[in-house]
Amino acid sequence: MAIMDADYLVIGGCGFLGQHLCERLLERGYSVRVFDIRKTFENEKITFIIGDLCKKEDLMAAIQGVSCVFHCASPSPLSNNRELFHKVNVEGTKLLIQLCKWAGVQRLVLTSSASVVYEGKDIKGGHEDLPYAAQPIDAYTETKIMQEQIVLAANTKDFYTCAVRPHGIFGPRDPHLLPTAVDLARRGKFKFIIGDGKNLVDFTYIDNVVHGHILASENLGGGSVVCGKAYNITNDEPIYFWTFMTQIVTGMGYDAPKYHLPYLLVYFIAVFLMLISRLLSPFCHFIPSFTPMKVALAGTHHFYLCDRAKKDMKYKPLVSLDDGIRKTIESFERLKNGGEGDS
Ligand SMILES: NC(=O)C1=CN([C@@H]2O[C@H](COP(=O)(O)OP(=O)(O)OC[C@H]3O[C@@H](n4cnc5c(N)ncnc54)[C@H](O)[C@@H]3O)[C@@H](O)[C@H]2O)C=CC1
Ligand SMILES: CC(C)=CCC[C@@H](C)[C@H]1CC[C@H]2C3=C(CC[C@]12C)[C@@]1(C)CCC(=O)C[C@@H]1CC3
Repeated sequence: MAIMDADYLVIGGCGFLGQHLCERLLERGYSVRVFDIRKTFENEKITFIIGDLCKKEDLMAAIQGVSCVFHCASPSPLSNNRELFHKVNVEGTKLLIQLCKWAGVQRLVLTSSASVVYEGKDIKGGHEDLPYAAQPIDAYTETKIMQEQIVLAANTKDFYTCAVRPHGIFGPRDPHLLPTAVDLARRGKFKFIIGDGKNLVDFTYIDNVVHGHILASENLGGGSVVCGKAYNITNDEPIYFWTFMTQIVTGMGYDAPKYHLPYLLVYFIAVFLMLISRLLSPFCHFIPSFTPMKVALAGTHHFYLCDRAKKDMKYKPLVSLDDGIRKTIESFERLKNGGEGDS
């Protein structure tokens, strides 16, 4: 059955970022098509095509008749499935590029990650020209590096690509950050601050991430400075990791962490537990609450400059960190302490 042409195809459009992106695109008068392996919402203005990014026949049904593709799909960054990360983020992205060219799609905007330059050590004011992490902190990040390299290398005079690198996205309908933090607090695992609590990091409110994506797509085109480049998109307000997390968990009705634990002690315990988890994996499946990745993110500086986006796309955050935290907490009534929600 022939489907209507669309301005945008949002791959992963049923996810946290994807759904917010679709809503904003519609508000701006664009026509939107969604391709995702699951359907999580209804909207009569959107054409949904349910399929797998890794299956050529599925993607071919979605890719024709669109001007620009947003590629937001990824397995959950908190899952632990190296094979799936590679299948979707690398092989799926290669197939997408092949079919974009086959279908005559002009523009591709990838949702990458600021973590592609992060090796678990301090990054203060990181810029986009930092080298890719030679030792990525996990398989997710390793495949996001490969994915970004593939997309930026695909930029030509006829097919324009760029990458948006958000960091620590939060907001209404976030399935990763807030629910995980609340689950830890609910299980009494949020009593300790890892390290001295003075590590500065970026958290980015979802509306600002969406804004950065739309600016990137609107500035991407023949002869544009944006072509073939990566752009950090943050709230431009680095905050102490533990100040942010304390505001979130106390806003959700749980106690603030009180005691400090040495960062290196917690990190090596996390590495030890990860090794035990791998050794036991043939016999039982257990994923430690605090993986080396989470501990590193909780105990080191990692904040980034978005000067390039300000200069090339006139980016500036639309929602402040304080307003974003307030809106987020208000939106998660069901998860508040004593609420009826599950984690
Ligand atoms: N959440 C965060 O803090 C950050 C996320 N990102 C990136 O942003 C993008 C969106 O992330 P979120 O919205 O948070 O994740 P999400 O898990 O809410 O959304 C991802 C969507 O991709 C879809 N998907 C996964 N595999 C697929 C496949 N094989 N075929 C079709 N669809 C598939 C899922 O069904 C889901 O709807 C991802 O690329 C992620 O790497 C980057 C930086 C930070
Ligand atoms: C250790 C602790 C208190 C954990 C609770 C919060 C964490 C679940 C989040 C804190 C930083 C977040 C983060 C991501 C996922 C959720 C957190 C670990 C990403 C790994 C998501 C995908 C990315 O591309 C990078 C993000 C970095 C920050």
